[in-house]
Amino acid sequence: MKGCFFSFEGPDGAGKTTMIAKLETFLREKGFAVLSTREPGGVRIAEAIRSIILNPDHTEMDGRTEALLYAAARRQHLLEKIIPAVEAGNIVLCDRFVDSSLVYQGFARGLGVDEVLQINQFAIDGYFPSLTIYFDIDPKMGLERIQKNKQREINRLDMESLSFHYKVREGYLKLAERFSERIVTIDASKPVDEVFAMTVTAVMKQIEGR
Ligand SMILES: Nc1ncnc2c1ncn2[C@@H]1O[C@H](COP(=O)(O)OP(=O)(O)O)[C@@H](O)[C@H]1O
Ligand SMILES: Cc1cn([C@H]2C[C@H](O)[C@@H](COP(=O)(O)OP(=O)(O)O)O2)c(=O)[nH]c1=O
Repeated sequence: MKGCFFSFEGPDGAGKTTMIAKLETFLREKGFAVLSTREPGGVRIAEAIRSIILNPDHTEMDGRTEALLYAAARRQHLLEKIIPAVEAGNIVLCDRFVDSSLVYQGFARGLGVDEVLQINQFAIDGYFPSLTIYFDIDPKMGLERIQKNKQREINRLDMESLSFHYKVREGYLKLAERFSERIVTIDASKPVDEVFAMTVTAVMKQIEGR
C-alpha cells in the first residue's frame, strides 16, 4: 500500500520535534512503517546546505539567496528520501517543509509568498504533503521553551528579532486560512499530552481516510 507524507510546521519552539518523536513511536506501535525526517536537511547534500544557511556567522546572507538555498535543499531531500519512502509504503513525518519557506522567507522576510511559492514549485513539482499540522504558539513562549532547553543550538534564524518571529506566526495563520484543505491548526501552548492527543486525532483521520 502506498504511504503518505505529512509535514509539521510552527514557530521555533512550538513543539514540532517533540510531537514527531511521540507520533513515530505511537504509529510504529500500531504497526505502521514510519520514517521521520527534517528540513533543512534530511540527506547529505541538504544537510551541507543547512550548515551554510544556519551558520550564525553568515550575517551577510541575502534573503533571496536564503530562499533559493532552502529550496535547493528541499529538492534533494524530496527526491532522495521523501518520495522513495512514500512509494515504499512509509508514513513520512517531516519536521518543516515548503510552508516554512512561504512563511519565513515569503512573508516574514518580505520576499512575497507567491514569489517563494514559485521558486518552490520548481523544487517540488507540486509534491505537497497530504496533511500539514501547524502548531500555533506565541513566539515568545516558543523561544522561552528553547532557551530553557540548553542542549539545542541557537541558530541564525533564532537570533532574529522578536518582531520577526511574530511575523512568522502571522504568516502561518494566513497560510492556514489559504490552504485550509491541507493545513490543520493545533494550539501548541497546551501541555504536551493535550497537544499530542490533538495531533493523533488529525493524523489518524488522514490515515484512515486515505
Ligand atoms: N506542549 C509543550 N509544553 C511545554 N514544553 C514543550 C511542549 N512541547 C515541547 N516542549 C518543550 O519545548 C522545547 C522545544 O520543543 P521542540 O519540540 O524542540 O520545538 P520545535 O521543534 O518546534 O522547535 C523542548 O524543550 C520541548 O521539550
Ligand atoms: C525549512 C525552513 C526552515 N526555516 C527556518 C526555521 C528555523 O528557524 C530554522 C530551522 O532551524 P531548526 O533548528 O530546525 O529550528 P526548528 O527546531 O524551529 O525547526 O530554519 C526557514 O526559514 N525556511 C525553511 O524553508
